Amino acid sequence: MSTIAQANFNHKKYRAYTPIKKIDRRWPDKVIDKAPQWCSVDLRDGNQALIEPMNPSQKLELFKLLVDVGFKEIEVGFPAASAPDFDFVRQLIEQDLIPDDVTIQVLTQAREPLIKRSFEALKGAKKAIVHLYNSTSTVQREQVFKKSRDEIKAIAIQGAEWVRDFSITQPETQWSFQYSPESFTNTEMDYAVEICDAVISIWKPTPEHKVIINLPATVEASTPNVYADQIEWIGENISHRESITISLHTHNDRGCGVAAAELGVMAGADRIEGTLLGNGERTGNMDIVTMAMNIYSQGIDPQLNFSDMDRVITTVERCTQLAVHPRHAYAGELVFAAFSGSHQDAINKCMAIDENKRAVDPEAHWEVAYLPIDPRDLGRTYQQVIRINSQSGKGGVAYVLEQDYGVQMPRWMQVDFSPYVQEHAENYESEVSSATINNIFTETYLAPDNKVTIDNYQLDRQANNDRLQAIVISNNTSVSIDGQGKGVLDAFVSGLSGLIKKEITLIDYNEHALPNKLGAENEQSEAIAYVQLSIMGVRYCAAAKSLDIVNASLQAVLNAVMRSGVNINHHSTIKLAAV
Ligand SMILES: CC(=O)SCCNC(=O)CCNC(=O)[C@H](O)C(C)(C)COP(=O)(O)OP(=O)(O)OC[C@H]1O[C@@H](n2cnc3c(N)ncnc32)[C@H](O)[C@@H]1OP(=O)(O)O
Ligand SMILES: CC(C)C(=O)C(=O)O
Repeated sequence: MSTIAQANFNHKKYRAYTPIKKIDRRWPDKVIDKAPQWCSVDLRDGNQALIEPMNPSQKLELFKLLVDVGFKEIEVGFPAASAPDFDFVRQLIEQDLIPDDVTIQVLTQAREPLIKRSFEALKGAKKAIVHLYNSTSTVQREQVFKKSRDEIKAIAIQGAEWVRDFSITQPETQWSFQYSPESFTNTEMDYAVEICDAVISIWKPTPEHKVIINLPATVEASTPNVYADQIEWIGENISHRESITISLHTHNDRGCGVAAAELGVMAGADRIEGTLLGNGERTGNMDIVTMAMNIYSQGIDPQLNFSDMDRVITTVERCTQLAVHPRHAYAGELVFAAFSGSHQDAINKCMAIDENKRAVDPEAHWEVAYLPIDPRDLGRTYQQVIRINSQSGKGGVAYVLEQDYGVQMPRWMQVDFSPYVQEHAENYESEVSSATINNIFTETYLAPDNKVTIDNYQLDRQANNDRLQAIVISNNTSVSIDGQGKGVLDAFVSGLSGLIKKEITLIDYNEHALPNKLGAENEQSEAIAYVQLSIMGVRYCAAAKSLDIVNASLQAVLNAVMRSGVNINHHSTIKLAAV
């Protein structure tokens, strides 16, 4: 039993939505195999939900974005409602800002002065969709309009007649008509069909010149499967289906606006209305970015191009003054970021395979764990994918160092290094930037305390036995090291071992060239060497960089010895002159 007071939180106030009884549903077996006809309602439904509706320059900026991403139908406003909306439609037409393949749409109530004003706004448009609506739900009929079913139907019929009649007076425009039984999902289905049929009988569509019947989930009231049943049922029962474009307009009150639209398309809808990133009344309209990208991720052309997602985000944010959530599907700053170690590890491994596959076949199928699509498709970089905090593991840390600094730590060193980054993340309770990771790497392996440096060395190569004589500088003192072994490192390790009188074994060794610094293509590149030594049974890793690979290797060995805490001067048998 909850200890929170129950005063207003009482579910008994609500009743369950009654689904339609449909036992012959076919939509669950369908898949979406092509993009629907898209219509953006950002400039109308999105705009009418803003604290501060868009000003003309914001509307124009958003209109241009909508055109650029590929919308062919754009609801540009409710011109009879306000001067800014009216003026914006006029501006688009008078300044010839509407591309020939784009049709603008305006919304109007079924009231003669508003319809008249809407046609005035559209004067001179090459083509336009006039979108007529009236509310049809029981609540609206009974409580808002206080009218019977027949009286509400009469409003729609009258509205349709006015739209038809005004259109005849402006024959220079190629007209299309759209009707929405607003609050459709709270309307009895037989009545929704009855009222749509009445409007259709006035507009007399043909297969060549269709009418759009838009079926809004004005307020989302049920699970998406129920909406899909309703759409399939309407498709089966509406008159002149072949002359009708069935359009959906879902909202997100239950958080399923996209899902409802998707199932609705499976149920036979042809067209989708929505907004970029889901702005709109209350919890918003369905998000066209998400639905289009869902389609894209199935290998289907969504007919909208979101490759410059950052432009979409910044434009929408600027125009709506609403921030995009960092976890917004496909668009948010964090949606391709992986902080957790096992995710990073899997992404790293899959991306390496993907890179090889793609070198052979640029259209190879994307199969990367945790990344439903390639972030680069939306203009995101791999750097934004792997981010480090206390949840991260060795793979992620290694990935960041490699991407940003060209450091390709061998696996044994990744294992050794990861706890240092982890400790930092835990101490600072924050994300660790790649610069900080590089600093930790440098301090830990490249520049240990009491740094001892190679001054010079001389190598005498014999068949199976090298002799190495090196001078190292420690605490301003030169120390001589002399050793023999199979190869340079073996000889150096044996010399050092003799000097400090401790058993040293070389466990692991790796080296590679580092990439040149940006803009320094002609310079000789540095090498980096990584070593793991066992000193009296305890393992120490270290690394070193140098233009000379032998120097880098010897220095890496010295750094590892220094990390063990040995003071080389104390063991020096031959102290040369102080330098
Ligand atoms: C779900 C949706 O998003 S629908 C679109 C909603 N968008 C908007 O409303 C934004 C723009 N609207 C407006 O600015 C205003 O509503 C205007 C300018 C269009 C009209 O304003 P007003 O005339 O002052 O009245 P208001 O909006 O309050 O209208 C309500 C009246 O219109 C009637 N009405 C409402 N919708 C419709 C409709 N679709 N068709 C016919 N009559 C309607 C109501 O019954 C009410 O009538 P009453 O005055 O006799 O009671
Ligand atoms: C006018 C209609 C389509 C609408 O905006 C809604 O029902 O949400």
